[in-house]
Amino acid sequence: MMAGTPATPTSKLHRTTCSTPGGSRVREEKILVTVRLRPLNRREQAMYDLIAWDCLDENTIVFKNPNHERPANPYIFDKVFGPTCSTQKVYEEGAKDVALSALTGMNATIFAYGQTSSGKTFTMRGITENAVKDIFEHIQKTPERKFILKFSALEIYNETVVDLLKRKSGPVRLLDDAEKGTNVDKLHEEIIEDGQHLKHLIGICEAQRQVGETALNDKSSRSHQIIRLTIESSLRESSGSVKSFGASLNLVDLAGSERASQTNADGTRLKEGSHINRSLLTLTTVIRKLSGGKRSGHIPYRDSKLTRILQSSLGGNARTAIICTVSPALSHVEQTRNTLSFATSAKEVTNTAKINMRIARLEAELRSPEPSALKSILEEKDLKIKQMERELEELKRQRDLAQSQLELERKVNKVQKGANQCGPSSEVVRRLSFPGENETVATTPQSHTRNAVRRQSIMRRSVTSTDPSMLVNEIRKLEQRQRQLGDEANRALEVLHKEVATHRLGNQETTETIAKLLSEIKDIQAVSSIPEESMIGGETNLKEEITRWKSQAGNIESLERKLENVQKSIDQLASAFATSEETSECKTPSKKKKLLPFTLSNSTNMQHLIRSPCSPMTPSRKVMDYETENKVPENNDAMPSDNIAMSGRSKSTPPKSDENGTRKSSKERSPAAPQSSVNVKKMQRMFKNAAEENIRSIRTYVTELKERVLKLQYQKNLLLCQVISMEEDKEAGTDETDKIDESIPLAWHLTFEEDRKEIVMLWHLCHVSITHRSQFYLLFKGDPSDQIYMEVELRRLQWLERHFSDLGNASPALLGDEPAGTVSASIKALKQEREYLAKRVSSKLTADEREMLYAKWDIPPGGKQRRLQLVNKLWTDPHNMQHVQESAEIVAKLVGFCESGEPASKEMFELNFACPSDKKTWLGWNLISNLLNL
Ligand SMILES: Nc1ncnc2c1ncn2[C@@H]1O[C@H](COP(=O)(O)OP(=O)(O)OP(=O)(O)O)[C@@H](O)[C@H]1O
Repeated sequence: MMAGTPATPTSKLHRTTCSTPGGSRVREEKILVTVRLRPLNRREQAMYDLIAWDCLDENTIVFKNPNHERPANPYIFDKVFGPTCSTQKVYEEGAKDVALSALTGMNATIFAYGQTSSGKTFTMRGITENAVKDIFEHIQKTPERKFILKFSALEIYNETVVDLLKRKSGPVRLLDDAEKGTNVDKLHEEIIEDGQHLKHLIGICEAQRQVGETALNDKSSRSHQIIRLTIESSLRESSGSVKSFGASLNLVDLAGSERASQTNADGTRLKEGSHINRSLLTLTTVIRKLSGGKRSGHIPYRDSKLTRILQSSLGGNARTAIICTVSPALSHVEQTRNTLSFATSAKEVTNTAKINMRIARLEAELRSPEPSALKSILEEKDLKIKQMERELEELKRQRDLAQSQLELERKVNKVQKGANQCGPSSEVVRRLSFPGENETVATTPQSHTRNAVRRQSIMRRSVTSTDPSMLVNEIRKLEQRQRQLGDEANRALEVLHKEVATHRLGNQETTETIAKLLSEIKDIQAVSSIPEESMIGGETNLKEEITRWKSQAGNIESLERKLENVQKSIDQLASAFATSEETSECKTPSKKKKLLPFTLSNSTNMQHLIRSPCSPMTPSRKVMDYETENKVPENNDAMPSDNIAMSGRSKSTPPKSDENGTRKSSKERSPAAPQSSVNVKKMQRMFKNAAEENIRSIRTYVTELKERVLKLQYQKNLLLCQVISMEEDKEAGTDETDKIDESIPLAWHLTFEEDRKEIVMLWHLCHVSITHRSQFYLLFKGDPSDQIYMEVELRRLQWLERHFSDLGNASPALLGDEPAGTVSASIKALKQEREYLAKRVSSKLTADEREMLYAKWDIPPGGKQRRLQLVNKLWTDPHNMQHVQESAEIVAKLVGFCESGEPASKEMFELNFACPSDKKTWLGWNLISNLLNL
């Protein structure tokens, strides 16, 4: 048994921390090695596996010898984390110090090593999340330094290195550099704008990474993943000792070592497994040799791509922390021992990390100025000056913009003040705001102002419509809509009333619910009918209109409340029905019929209800189903309608006379019974289905009514704000009002452009369907009536972005096995959509059009999959509005929006104000995709 040697942080080697002549500081230290023991997983628990390991203290783990013959030797590490330990603690004590050295110019690497399913990915996700948070906090707290963060990521899959940000560009090569070691050729690097951007990139890598199911792990990582953050920082002001650092932080999630016998691997998985094991074996050999302390001997870094890339982190210029993850299960004891043995070797490896001071090179060059070096320094300075000039320009532009926005806000505030006094009730505001809407989403002052301006854009819209007669017209239109809604509701409620009234009495509870429902329906009929004469005023007197309208305000709110009550009663009825059905299962068929809440007698009414103009059911097919389902078969002698009557009314209805008028007892009729009882059962099933379906359709209908009432409510309130601010302005009649009128059309136009840009950016960040983007983009071009659609789209997207970032923030443990699943699902869906659109390139574009587009979009002739290449380039640059416009036009052609010649309806972009987070899973923009059969 290999026993570990004590290696607490204090005993850790800090042999020298000295300054080199060039000014770089050197830190020689051993690799920080920790062990994390996870809890038994579901699989292990199901197999009644035993816990084979004990964490004796914060540094010691020991095998629990089941035979208790003799105590096993303990393994001692820098830290040992038990099964209940949080990832936060693992980060604080096992990675933070090393990770943050990248901020001070020292390369750092954190990696997780362990057998498959031991928790490497689980741990590295949390480590990355925490490190990112701390890095941004540090940057914020260090304003005297300027930081540039770059992100790149790769995976090594079956010994092939792939760029995770540019998977499409194929395998990347490794280049050897005498000074810097192994470099990954042309690895795509993105400059990080902020924490959200970084999370977004990490999400992309997760979605792109090779993952597969094995017998030990449903989501086993089949590749080694390296996320690299390059951090450059320099002092903002020149001082005596100008320092410029540059270092990388590597976050490495290795694939897990595995045994084919345990993972039941074959085919692809077996091949992956053997590559994984081979590269891990090289890693183990490198570590073992390094731990021997003889650096002079041959270290086989070059035997695998993993060790080539990580060379500087293994005994080189980097601070390194290794978190070894292990399973506690007895069935994995051998694998756990291997991991602990690897960990024991690793803690003996010494690294020599240096602070990478960029300026040191410059200073050296200045001390011995060669003409060429001097020239390059001057060029660099020139570039810097130009860049600063550009920044200055940009700052000036931003200042001007902020000033004009401030001016605008000042003017708009006045309008808003009036609107706030008599504006939407707090109840309405509550309903219309998404949760967390008031939280600051964007943190820059500019975006903050932009958001504020956007929130006021609805108000502004009111000020642009200065013609009172137009406003009165708008009020009338809405009232008309409200009246229609009331009429529709009344018609349907009448049907519903009849439906419920014809019900044959069931148990006590059902009877009571039905009576309550009937009275509720009556109640609604009273409030929802708005007398026509009160709707149409003669003169266009705004004040009168408002007073009249305000007096009606209660109507719609109470309609909504009452609809809610009806819905509750229906639900109650449905559950009572279900219970009575269950309890009657064992009773005679005749009793069963009695409990049905709706009878067949009303099938015509049901059709009426289903066909009502705002019913959510699709018209013809559903009605047909009802017709056939509910009809008594005509030519079936074995199942006369009497049988139904008999089964349904045996207690309450006297037996029917025969042809001669004589009454027959059930006994007399018994010869037909055996055959008919089968049919009776069948009929009862049909009744049951029909009744259930009826309840469902009524419930759906009521839900829809509620939604429509809500929308109407919203529109009414918008208009009310408009009218009120209009009136106020008129009363004030000051010069200021005139000034507002002059400036607003321009502001509205600007707001639209701003909103549109933000929507385009959010589409990009949230991986929204490009068909949806194209249709929306082409449909909403800045007409004032587009404002409400823009507002809704923005809200949805802002919610979605927050939702995605919340997923990113949430602890994976809270989310189960699939953190950030939705982000990856969106990326995957988008990928599939692009593939689908690529298939349409040949049929929807002529050969000439295709060639023209290939030339324009830089698709090389003779290249592979040119159609897909083209589609993959669409909607990829949210900053370039020309690119956006052209992308939308191409997608429109591929999907065929423009074929019918009719412009698409704006209504298809539903104005749904329901909060997306209320729904369990929000299906995003399914509506559009469905329409296009995507
Ligand atoms: N410390 C822990 N606490 C709770 N659950 C954990 C812990 N560690 C891992 N798990 C769970 O165990 C499962 C396997 O973890 P994970 O995928 O991280 O293993 P892995 O070592 O990366 O596997 P592979 O090498 O096959 O990719 C996951 O469902 C994960 O949520």
